[in-house]
Amino acid sequence: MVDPLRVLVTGAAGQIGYALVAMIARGAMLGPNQPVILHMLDIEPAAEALKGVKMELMDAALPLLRGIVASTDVAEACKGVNIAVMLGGFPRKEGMERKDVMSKNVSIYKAQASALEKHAAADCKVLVVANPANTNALILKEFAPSIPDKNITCLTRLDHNRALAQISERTKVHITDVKNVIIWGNHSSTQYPDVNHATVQEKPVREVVGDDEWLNNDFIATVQQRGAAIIKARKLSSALSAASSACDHIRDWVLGTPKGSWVSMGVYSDGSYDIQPGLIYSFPVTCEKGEWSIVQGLEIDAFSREKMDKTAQELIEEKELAKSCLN
Ligand SMILES: NC(=O)C1=CN([C@@H]2O[C@H](COP(=O)(O)OP(=O)(O)OC[C@H]3O[C@@H](n4cnc5c(N)ncnc54)[C@H](O)[C@@H]3O)[C@@H](O)[C@H]2O)C=CC1
Ligand SMILES: O=C([O-])CC(=O)C(=O)O
Repeated sequence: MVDPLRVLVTGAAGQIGYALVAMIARGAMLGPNQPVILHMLDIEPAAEALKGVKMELMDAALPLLRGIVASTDVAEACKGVNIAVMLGGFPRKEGMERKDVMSKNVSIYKAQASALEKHAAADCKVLVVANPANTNALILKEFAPSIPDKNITCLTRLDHNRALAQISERTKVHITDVKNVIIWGNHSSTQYPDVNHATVQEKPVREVVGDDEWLNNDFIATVQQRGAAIIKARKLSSALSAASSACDHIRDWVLGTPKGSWVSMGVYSDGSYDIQPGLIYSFPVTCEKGEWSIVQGLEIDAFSREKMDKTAQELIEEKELAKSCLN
């Protein structure tokens, strides 16, 4: 009999939360044999909605779901959690830049870091989804010093999956035939979706696509702007794709990446690829036994270098802005 894992979802009454909690409770995050206890946190104005989500989870009669903690108390919600998916925050609305929401999120992430530090399981793995995701994760890291750096990550898997989808559509192959795209940097419009090491049915993407002009321009812009395009279409930001990608992120982190392929994760930079140490930056990673490692030794051409540095620069500026919000 496998013991249940406790999975915290903050902002659980929001739109990603609504999609995500059911996915977790159906095994999409931790596999079909791993029972879970869902911890759902939201704020007081969303307490009724959170109660409604709990009622629906009960009504779904999910065999893997062994318990539900639905709370507006951050300490109660964080108690003993093994995995924490941080959706809670202030989302960007149409026409807003991520920087506009920085100061609200800095104070939220500072408080929640302290609660995780005090109440979560010692080996808790954290995924920050709420924007600005990389910098929220950095704040969380700063204020939860006892959680190992390697356990604090942010979501760029949605961008990674968007890049796979664009290549799959363009080359008319199944999504699983496209491998090893990379998202470098920030989960923002400066991110760099890189196909220089990616393959379609084992052949280099550049060879199969045969259109560098498209790959170097429209492809990159489409992936960078996909979040904004979804907002324009739905009048709401991505939710089901964000929830699905969050499951992919944790599943691969905990259960391992398939042999021969990597995924993109926002992780604490150790200086790999000359990216300033101490930023939460998206790198290509492989995962084994619950640990990620940055893929080393990839050749970086001048085109890529410039784009990788530009998105790093934005993260340095966000870090400064976040610091100024703390004062
Ligand atoms: N990294 C990524 O790939 C993506 C990130 N996002 C971001 O994810 C976040 C969540 O998005 P949605 O679910 O659409 O937003 P939403 O507004 O529907 O839900 C956010 C929830 O967080 C709650 N909340 C606010 N402050 C909180 C706090 N201090 N503690 C706990 N809960 C709190 C709100 O009451 C609300 O229920 C946003 O920041 C959004 O920008 C969205 C899509 C992709
Ligand atoms: O753009 C937004 O605010 C939502 C988001 O992060 C995305 O869809 O990538």
